[in-house]
Amino acid sequence: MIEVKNIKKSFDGVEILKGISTTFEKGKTNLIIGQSGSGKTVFLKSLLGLFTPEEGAIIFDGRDYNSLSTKEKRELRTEIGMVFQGSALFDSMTVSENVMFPLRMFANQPLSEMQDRVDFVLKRVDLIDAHHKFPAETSGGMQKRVAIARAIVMNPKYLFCDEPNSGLDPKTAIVIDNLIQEITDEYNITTVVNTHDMNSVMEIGEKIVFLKNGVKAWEGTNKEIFKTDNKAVTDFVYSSDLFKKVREVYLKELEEES
Ligand SMILES: Nc1ncnc2c1ncn2[C@@H]1O[C@H](COP(=O)(O)OP(=O)(O)OP(=O)(O)O)[C@@H](O)[C@H]1O
Repeated sequence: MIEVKNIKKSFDGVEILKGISTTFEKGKTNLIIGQSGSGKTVFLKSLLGLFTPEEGAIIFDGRDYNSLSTKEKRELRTEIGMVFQGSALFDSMTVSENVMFPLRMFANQPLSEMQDRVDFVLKRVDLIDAHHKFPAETSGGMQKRVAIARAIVMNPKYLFCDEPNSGLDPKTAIVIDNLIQEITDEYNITTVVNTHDMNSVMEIGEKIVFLKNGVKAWEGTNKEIFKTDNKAVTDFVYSSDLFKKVREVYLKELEEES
């Protein structure tokens, strides 16, 4: 579980995160949504320790990040898997080598053990047959799966994904969403995903935090987001006619069930 308590972050005197508090539970897919510029990336980078908030606390299963020693912070970082926007694979390395990279950096294991672990995670994301390929020889969806395999190879407690669906067609986006949710559930990971994808919100949003102008404007589940009257949320999520329609159908079904 990650507890976020009143974090504030400014750049050049401009407050970007204006005191955000929330909780991300273990085994759940937590989504951060909000308009462009609302502070999602700054928030995710603050969770990752890439930005240092001026105020507030981020507590990883009882460990307050600010109170940790440098060694403890380093250890905590090895418990975090990250799927970067655009996958961020090393072009000169094969799929297998990309996935093994964190193990080589941090794991201190014999090569055979590392190779077994790489094969295990590549099988899990259904890419074992592509182990010898270079990123340029794979599709965008495969590259995301490699990035997910690399993010989980160290058996992380926490998984952060920045726009994992960007650049993917809708069908592949669903495959990636489902993979993230299955992995989160199977390995009991605390997962936080930054997304623009309303389909993800509705399909895998076990908890959704909606940011507006650096403030948490709403939080709830994907079921609750259909029912909320919060204007900031409805203006953002149901800005398209398609999603308005989806919402109407869902609410009608609920009414008929009750
Ligand atoms: N390193 C930085 N230095 C100064 N300002 C920054 C920095 N990073 C982000 N900002 C500012 O913080 C604000 C929020 O940016 P952020 O990237 O978090 O938005 P976002 O919600 O992730 O947007 P998008 O959906 O477009 O990625 C923006 O006004 C941005 O210019």
